[in-house]
Amino acid sequence: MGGKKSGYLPETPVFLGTTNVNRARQQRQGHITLLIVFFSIDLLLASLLFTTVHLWSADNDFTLRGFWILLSHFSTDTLDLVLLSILRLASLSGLAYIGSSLAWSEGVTKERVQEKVRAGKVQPNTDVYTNGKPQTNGGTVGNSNPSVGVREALLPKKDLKIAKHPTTIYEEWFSGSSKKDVLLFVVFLLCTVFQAYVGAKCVGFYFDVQHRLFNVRAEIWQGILMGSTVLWINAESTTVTRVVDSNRVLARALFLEAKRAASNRRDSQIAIHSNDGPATGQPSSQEGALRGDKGVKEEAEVGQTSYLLRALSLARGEILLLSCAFFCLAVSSFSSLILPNYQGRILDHVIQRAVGLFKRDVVLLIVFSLVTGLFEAVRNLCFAVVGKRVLKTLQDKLFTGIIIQDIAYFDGTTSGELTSRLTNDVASMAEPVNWMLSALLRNFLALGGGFLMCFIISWKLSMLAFTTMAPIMQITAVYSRWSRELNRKRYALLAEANSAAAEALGNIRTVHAFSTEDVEIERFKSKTFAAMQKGVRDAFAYAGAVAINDWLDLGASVLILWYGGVLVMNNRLSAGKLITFQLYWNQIQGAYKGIMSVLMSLTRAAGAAQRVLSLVDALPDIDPNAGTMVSSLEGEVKLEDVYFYYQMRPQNPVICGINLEVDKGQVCALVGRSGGGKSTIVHLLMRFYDPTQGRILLDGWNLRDLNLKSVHKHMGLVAQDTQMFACSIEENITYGLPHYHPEDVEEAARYANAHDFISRFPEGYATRVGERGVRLSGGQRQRIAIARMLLRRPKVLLLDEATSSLDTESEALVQQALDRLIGEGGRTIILVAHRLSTVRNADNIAVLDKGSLVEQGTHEQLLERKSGVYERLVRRQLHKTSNRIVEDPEEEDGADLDTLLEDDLSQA
Ligand SMILES: Nc1ncnc2c1ncn2[C@@H]1O[C@H](COP(=O)(O)OP(=O)(O)OP(=O)(O)O)[C@@H](O)[C@H]1O
Repeated sequence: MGGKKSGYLPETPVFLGTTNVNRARQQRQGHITLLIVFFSIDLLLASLLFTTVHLWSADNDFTLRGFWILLSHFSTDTLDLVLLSILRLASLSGLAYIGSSLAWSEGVTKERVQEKVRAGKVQPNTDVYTNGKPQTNGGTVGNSNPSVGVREALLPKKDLKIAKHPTTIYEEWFSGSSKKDVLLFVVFLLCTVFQAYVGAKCVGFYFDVQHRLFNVRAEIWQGILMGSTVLWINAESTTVTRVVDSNRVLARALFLEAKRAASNRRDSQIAIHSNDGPATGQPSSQEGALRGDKGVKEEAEVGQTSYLLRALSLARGEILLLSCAFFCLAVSSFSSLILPNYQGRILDHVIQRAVGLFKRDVVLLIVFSLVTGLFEAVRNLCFAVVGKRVLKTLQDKLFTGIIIQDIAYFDGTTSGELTSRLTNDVASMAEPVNWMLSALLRNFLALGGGFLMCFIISWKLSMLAFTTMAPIMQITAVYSRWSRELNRKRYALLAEANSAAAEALGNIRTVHAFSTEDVEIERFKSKTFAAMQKGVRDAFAYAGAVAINDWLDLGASVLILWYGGVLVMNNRLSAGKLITFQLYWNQIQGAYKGIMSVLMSLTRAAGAAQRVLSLVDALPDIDPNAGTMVSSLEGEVKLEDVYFYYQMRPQNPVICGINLEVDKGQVCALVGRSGGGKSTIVHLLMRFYDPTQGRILLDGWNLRDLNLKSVHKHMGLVAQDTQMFACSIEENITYGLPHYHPEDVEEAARYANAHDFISRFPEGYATRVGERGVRLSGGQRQRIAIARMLLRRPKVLLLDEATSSLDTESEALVQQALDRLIGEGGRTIILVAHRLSTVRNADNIAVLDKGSLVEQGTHEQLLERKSGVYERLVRRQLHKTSNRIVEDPEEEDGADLDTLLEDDLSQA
C-alpha cells in the first residue's frame, strides 16, 4: 500500500452509523421472533391434536383430574407429536440464536476487514479507524495487524461482548463460513428427521372409530400439522440461514456506512477547493473495478430474482410472440396434466376387462398426446426466437454500456476482460433466457397441477410423499447459493485468461522478439487452470446435491408404493389410482427438477448477469451528451489552478496547480521532461478526465458545462500513439464523418504529406491498413492521423508529440505538414513539443516539471531570463550541436529537447 494522501483524511473519526447497526439488529430479532411464532403454532396444533383425540373423545371429563388420567393413558402417537414440537421449538430457536451471535462476530473479523481493504471496497486511509483514530501508517490494515481496534471501531460497545467471544476462541482453526455450514447442516438434519417422523406419525395415526366427530377434527389437526411442517421446514432453515447470513447484512451495513461517511467527507473537502461541484465515489487503484471519472462505483448485486426480472424486461418488446408462447404453454400444460389420469383409467379398465371404456380412453389418450406435442413445439419455437432476440438486445446494450464509460474506467481494465464480458458473460446470461421462461412456467404449471391432482387422489398419500420435498428444496437452495458465488469467481478467472490472451496476441511481435511464448502460455494456463478447478468443485457439489436429491426422491417413491399398496390392499384406493398418483408424482418430480435446473442456470447466469448489467446500468460521470451545445469556437483556452491525479495512482499528483492561458489563434508549446504531465494536460483539454480541482475554460466557458460531443467537433487531436482501425485508408481518414467529398479527403492527405505514399499503393485510398494499422509504417500512420484531423478543420488543435517515434525522414515529412498547419494561423494550437524548431516559433512556451509550470514566455523572453531553465537549455543545446558535425540541416533543429531539458532540470 502506498503512502497516504492527506487531503483525503478526515480530521475526526468516521461515524459508523448506528442506524444501520440498529436496522440489522432489528432484522435479527425479527427472524428469531418469526421462528418462535412458527414453532408456537406448531406446538399449539400438536396440543390440539392431543386434546381432540384423547381428552375430548374419551369420557368428556374436562377437570384437571380427567386430564391427568388421560395423560397417563394416552397413545404415544399424539404425545410424541407434542414432545416433538417442544423439542423443535427449543433446538431450532437455540440454533438460530447461535447463528445470529456468529453473525455479529463474523461481520467484523479481521479477515473481513482485510478482504474488504484488499478488494478496494474500503479505503484504509478513510474507512478503517483504530479506536476511533484514523490509521496513521497509510493503510497498513490490509497487510498488517488491524487487531481488535478495528473491530471496536466498527461495533457499538455493547455488541463487542458477543462479537469477541466466538471470534477469539475459534478464529484460528474454524473459519466463519465453516461454522455457518456446520450449523446449517445440523438444522437441515434436525428438520428432515422431525418432518419424516411427523409424516409417518400422521399417516399411520390410530383413530377411535366410535368417535367419528372427534376423528374428523383430529384428521383436520393432523393434516394442518403435517402440511404446516412441510412449509415450516423451509421457513425454519431459511430463517436460520438468513440470521446467519445477516453477518453480510451487518458487515455490509457497517462498511457501506463507513464508506459513505468517508466519501461524504471527501466530497465536502473537494467542494471547498473546487468550484465545479462535489465528486463522488472512491479514488482507488483497484484493477478491474467498475469506475467512473469520480471514482470506483458500487456494483449492485444481481440475484436470481432481479436477474429474472431484468431478463423479462429485456423481452418486453416481444409481447406478441410471448403471448402466443404463453397460449401454447397453457394448452400443452393442461393437456399433459390430463394424460396420467387416462393412463391410470386405462389400467383400471384392463383390470376390470371393460373393453369399450378401454378403447375410448386409449383414443382420448392419443388425442391429448398429439395436442400436447403440437403446442409444445410451437411454444418452444416462440421462446427460442424470443431468446435470440434478447441476446442481440443484450449484446447491443452491453457494447453501448462499455463504449460510453469514462476513460478512467478503461485505465483500470483490459480489453480482454471487456471482450470476455461481451462474449462469455453475455452468452451465459442470455443462454437461459432461450429456454428459461418457457421451462420455468411449464414446470410451475406441471408442479401446481400435479400437486392438485395428487391431493385429489389421496391427500394422506400426498402428505407422506411430500415429506421429502422440503429437504430437497433445502439442499438445492444451499447448493445454488454456494454455486453462484463460485461461478462468479470462475467467470472472473476466465475473463483474466481472456485478458492475458488478448494482451499476448495484441503484442505478438514483442512476444516473439523476446521469445516469451512459454511465459504467455503459462500465464494463460494458470488462469484457465484456476477456472477449471472452480468448475470441477462445482461439478462435484452439483453431483452430490443431485445424488442426495435423487435418494430422497426414490425414498418418496418407496413410501408411495408402500403406503399406497396398503391402501389398495385395504380397498381404500384402486390400483389405477395408485398408478395415476405415481405418474403425477413423477411429473411433480420432473417439474421440480426442471425448475431446479432453471434455477441453477439462473444461478450461473446471475453471476454473469452481474458483470453484464453493472456495465449496462453504469452511466459515465462525464456525460458526452449533457451540457450546453457549442456551435462554433473561438479557441481561447485557459487552465485555472488545475490539479489532477489518475485514479490508478491516487497517491501520485500529476498536475499540481497549473495556470495557463492560450489566446485564440495562438500556438502554445508544452515542453518538459518525460512524465512531467504534458500529455495529461492534453487529456484534460479533451476532457478524457475532469481535473480533480480547478477549472478548464474554453472561450470563457467551463469545459464541464459544455456538451462534449459538440466541443469535440471543433477540436482535433493527434496523439503520440496513432490509432488506426482495420479498414481502408479512406475510411480511416474520414472516420466519424457521415458526409464528405473525396476531393477534401485527398486535399487533407496532400496537406499532411500523405497523398504521395497513398497513391503509390495499388489500391490507393482503398488500401486496407490491418489491425491497428500494422500494414503501415509509423510515419505513414502519423500522417494519416494528421489528415484525419485536418479534414475536420478544428479550431483547437492538440498535437501530442506527433513526431516522437519516427525516423528522421518520416519525421521531416510529418514536421513539414505540422509546420504548414501552424504557419497557416487561425487555429489555436497546443503542442507537446519534441523539436526545438517548433518550440521556437510558438507564441508561448510553457516549461513543465513534475506537474508544475516552472517557466513560460516566448522563445526570446525565455532566453532573456539569464540562467532560466529554457535559456540554459538552449545554451547547452547550441554547445552540443556546435561540437557535432551536422550533415542534415534539419537535424540541428531536431536535437532532442526533452533529453536536454531533462539533463538541465536535474542539474538545476
Ligand atoms: N492512465 C494513467 N494512469 C496512471 N498514471 C498515468 C496515466 N497516464 C500517465 N500517468 C502518469 O502520469 C504522469 C504524467 O504522464 P504524462 O503522460 O502526462 O507525461 P508526459 O509529460 O506527457 O511524458 P512524455 O513526454 O514521456 O510523454 C507519469 O508519471 C505517468 O506515469
